[in-house]
Amino acid sequence: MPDTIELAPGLSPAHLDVIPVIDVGPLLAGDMTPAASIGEACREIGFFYIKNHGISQTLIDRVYAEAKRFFDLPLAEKEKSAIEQSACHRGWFRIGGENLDPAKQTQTGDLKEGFKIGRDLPLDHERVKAKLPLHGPNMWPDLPGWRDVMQDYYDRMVALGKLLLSAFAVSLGLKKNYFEPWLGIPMTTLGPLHYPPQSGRITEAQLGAGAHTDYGCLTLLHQDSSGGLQVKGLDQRWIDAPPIPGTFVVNIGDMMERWTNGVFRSTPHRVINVSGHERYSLPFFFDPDFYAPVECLPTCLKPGETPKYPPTTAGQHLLDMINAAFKYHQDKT
Ligand SMILES: O=C(O)CCC(=O)C(=O)O
Ligand SMILES: [Fe+2]
Repeated sequence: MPDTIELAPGLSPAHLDVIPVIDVGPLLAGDMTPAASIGEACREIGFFYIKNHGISQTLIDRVYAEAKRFFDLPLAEKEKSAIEQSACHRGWFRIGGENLDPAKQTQTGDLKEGFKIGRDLPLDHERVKAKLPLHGPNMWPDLPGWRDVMQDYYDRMVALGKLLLSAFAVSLGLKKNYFEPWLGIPMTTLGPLHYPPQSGRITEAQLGAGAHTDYGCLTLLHQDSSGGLQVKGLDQRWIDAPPIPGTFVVNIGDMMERWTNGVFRSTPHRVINVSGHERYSLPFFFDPDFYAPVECLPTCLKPGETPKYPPTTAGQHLLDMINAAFKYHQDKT
């Protein structure tokens, strides 16, 4: 029987001591100084906030408005963009469609719905013609202006993700552009989410987002003012990662933990929406090219040590992870 969630008690209020806010303004100007504090956060808690990131609040507000416009549509209208119809994991997934903690959430998936927007490749692109998994066109709902706003945000977030990856490289003692050869056609995904409010007795058998680690390299998350994101601290206690105006929450995913041989930490987190109202968030998942080899980086192996994980590729790693969380995808493959 899953434990009832302890909401406030047990949560450490001292989140800012462990989840730092890092000013990335210098990075945008080509100064890599913030790489040191970024690297430190990635090695310790695996989470940090970034400020002065260059993405305008006006654009972020528009993305929320468009996400809400979609989620507010009648079910029959949302079904037209259902993810089950996509050959490449794009479009709308209903409440329960993703299960980020199948071990605890045995009866139902996460209490959230979402929409996956990836790299929009035409049907005549060579990778799409070759039926490479996770490559293809987006599902765009029939809402005027929706696509333009989402695409604009998507493109800017790709650039910001690349910048953070260059800071990761520097902090790992690699050349600033080390990851660039593996960013040819990066598998980046914007996935707006909508969480209905949850009340009553809340257990780990269903949360807004069950406890999980992210699959990929790094996640850049914008959350609205509802709160509800929690991160597992080094002492195994859940701590709040509250929304801080003007920031994104950034975290390391499993692929980066694997690539760095465990030097960077992919940290468990979860979402419980007890705000009493709808919660919206905008995770942006940054993953490299499908063919990127994910094997211990040259600077992440101490003398005498052997790599902790066998080599894989970014594409294979993501497919394994998506299959674990999306039942429709398991049925398909
Ligand atoms: O909605 C959030 O705040 C976090 C979502 C999340 O962790 C995820 O989708 O991986
Ligand atoms: Fe996550």
